[in-house]
Amino acid sequence: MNCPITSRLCYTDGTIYIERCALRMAFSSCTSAAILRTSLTPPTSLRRSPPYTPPIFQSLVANPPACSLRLHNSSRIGVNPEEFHCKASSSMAEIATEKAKGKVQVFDSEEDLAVSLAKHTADLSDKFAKRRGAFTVVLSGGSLIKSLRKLAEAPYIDAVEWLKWHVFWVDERVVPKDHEDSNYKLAFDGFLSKVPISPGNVYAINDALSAEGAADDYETCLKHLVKTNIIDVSQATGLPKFDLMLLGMGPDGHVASLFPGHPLVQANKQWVAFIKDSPKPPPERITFTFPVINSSANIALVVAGAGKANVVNVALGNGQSSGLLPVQMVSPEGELRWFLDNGAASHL
Ligand SMILES: O=C(O)[C@H](O)[C@@H](O)[C@H](O)[C@H](O)COP(=O)(O)O
Repeated sequence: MNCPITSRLCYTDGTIYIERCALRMAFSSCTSAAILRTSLTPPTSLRRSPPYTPPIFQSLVANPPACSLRLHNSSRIGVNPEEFHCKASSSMAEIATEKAKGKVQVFDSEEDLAVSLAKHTADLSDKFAKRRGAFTVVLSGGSLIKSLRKLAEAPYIDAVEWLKWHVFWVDERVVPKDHEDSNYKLAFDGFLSKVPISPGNVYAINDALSAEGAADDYETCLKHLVKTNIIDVSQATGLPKFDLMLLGMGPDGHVASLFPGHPLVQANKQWVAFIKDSPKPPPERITFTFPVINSSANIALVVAGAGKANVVNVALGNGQSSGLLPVQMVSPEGELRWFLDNGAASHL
């Protein structure tokens, strides 16, 4: 029996049901298919985990800036005629760093950051949709989703080939999809519901499974999509090579659900791992491991707010920490680009 990984949608009374084949089974058979029901109508009583207060990195040392700042108007970026044209009204500073640290852009405000992030994402969507007929995008949770809001506005809402998009999560909390802590729900409410992406191309975790089961299931899903050429594969590592991975960063330097000092940071056997003791609530999550993250064609690290300035200075400036932070391990096969606002860059 043919068992496509893409979901089937049924619209009934304003509720969308997503039916997805259970991904742990062999793809040649659908007999044990589990039906996941995703109600897009939030329930009346929603639970939320207590806010996350990361450990303060007292060992972070603030040093004077080591980087040279070059100010120019952001409308100069993207001179490739194939790229979307979007005028940004304010200035943006580009920081020169070692090549391995990536391209660093600092914006006057989070608003300007969001404008530039939309343009960058739309440019890559255009490039990969033309080149591969698909654009694979990986989302994080947190404030990143809000920073994607400009994609749901003109010109991108009409210009982007949304039907080519395939959306994944670099990490997800193991909670029902309609739970306030769900990264799926966050992305759906704040972004995915506002753009015409095919719901069948949105790869949420199976929230009926345990953390271990959900990680295993998600990895099986990725393997199938690599096999069917939806997800590209890295020639260097043989691992999935996502077209764009959009990462946020916590104030302790974590990315995805890879936390400082946690053994999962070193995980290299599995593509998708589970964690049951996440220091940031909720404790149970699944996460891509670094080998997969770093096989990406493009990574955008999106960081806003002065609360993250110390860690940004560790990653990009002269700040120091007692150990290597997860954010310092982000090193994609392709391009790494930082999107910072003034607050996040204030110690550089
Ligand atoms: O599910 C999660 O918790 C996230 O994926 C996590 O890695 C997030 O991206 C960072 O904690 C940054 O979050 P903020 O931007 O909200 O600080």
